[in-house]
Amino acid sequence: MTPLHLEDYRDLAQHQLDHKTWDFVEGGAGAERTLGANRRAFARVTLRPRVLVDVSACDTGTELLGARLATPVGVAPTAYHRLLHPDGELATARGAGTAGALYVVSVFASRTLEDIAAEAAGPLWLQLYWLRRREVLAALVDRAATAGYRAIVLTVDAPQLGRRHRDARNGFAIPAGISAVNLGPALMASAHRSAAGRSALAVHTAEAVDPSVTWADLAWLRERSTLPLVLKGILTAEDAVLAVQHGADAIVVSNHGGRQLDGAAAGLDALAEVVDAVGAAACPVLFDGGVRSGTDAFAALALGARAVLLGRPVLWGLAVDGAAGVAGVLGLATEELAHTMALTGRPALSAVDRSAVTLGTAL
Ligand SMILES: Cc1cc2nc3c(=O)[nH]c(=O)nc-3n(C[C@H](O)[C@H](O)[C@H](O)COP(=O)(O)O)c2cc1C
Ligand SMILES: O=C(O)C(=O)c1ccccc1
Repeated sequence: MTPLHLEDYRDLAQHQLDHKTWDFVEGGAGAERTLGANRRAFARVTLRPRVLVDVSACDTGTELLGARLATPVGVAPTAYHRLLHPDGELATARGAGTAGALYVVSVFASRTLEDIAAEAAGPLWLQLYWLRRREVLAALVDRAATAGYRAIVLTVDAPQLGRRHRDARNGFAIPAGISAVNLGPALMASAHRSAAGRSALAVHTAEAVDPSVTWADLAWLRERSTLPLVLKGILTAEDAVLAVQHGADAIVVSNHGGRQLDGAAAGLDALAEVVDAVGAAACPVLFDGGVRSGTDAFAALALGARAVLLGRPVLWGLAVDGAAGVAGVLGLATEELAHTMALTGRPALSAVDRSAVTLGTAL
């Protein structure tokens, strides 16, 4: 089957993966209300097409923190890509490069930062959780700069891991032979320890991540590195303002794919509030959560996002066909975006503004 839309990759991926890995990828926190809300929010967007505009060339190109991108659709940070494909993050980097897309590498990557950078043709950013062991955190920041990563993305919505019932029921743990190689083996033992009724990742995160971090600590990170600092997991105007005051160079509006606080707003519903609070020109706002088509990407861009990131769809592509699958997912979403730009009469991303959408009742 040739995938015609991203959900085709989902169906193909499900057949490739064992049910525990599938549940880990697909699942959300709690009753998965927020997970569902992320998708439902997109169903409430209707498009306002303009006609008789020259759309013979629709340009999806953009610039973000000084890097040129062929597409505003990028790769969200997700952990342990070797769960999906033996090449893991090396394949993801190749696929993102083919698409000309941004790739945000997770600190829980299962390949080294340096090996991933060696495969990358496009810009890489490194996502970090604030680790209890500051010397490990500091070393990661230094390694990222040396390896050519262009920004640090600090994920701020996970002082504890969300309560993921599927993983707890499955006693989910990371298989021996796959590990977060950038952290060092000492930090991995608990992630491999399967136990009935609980997620090894929840235990591992509690051990590894410092939940006491506050806005005041960001100064330390800023001093450690000259790389731009991006905060991922902001959902309110209040925190968006604090992010800018504390020197964030960009923000990712995200509820972590519904995997953290169940009951949090759909990302799309928080987007306009955050964009209005920061003034998008001064601080670019990225978006993730529930983007499953180029039309969804268009909606988020119209509401003020400068780029959108795909989490699960990239993992589906990776499971289905490695680098080619990742390139396929990003390419398909970008083609759909260009098509939506053509049929709405907006041939450049600068013309994709709030006049292009209405947020109303579900179609
Ligand atoms: C399997 C999986 C692992 C993830 N790992 C991380 C991670 O290591 N760091 C992080 O900041 N976000 C992580 N996320 C969240 C994503 O970056 C992103 O916010 C979310 O997946 C976007 O929603 P979507 O999957 O609906 O596109 C993960 C998500 C999934 C599905
Ligand atoms: O961030 C996540 O959503 C996630 O699934 C994860 C995976 C490994 C370690 C920490 C979090």
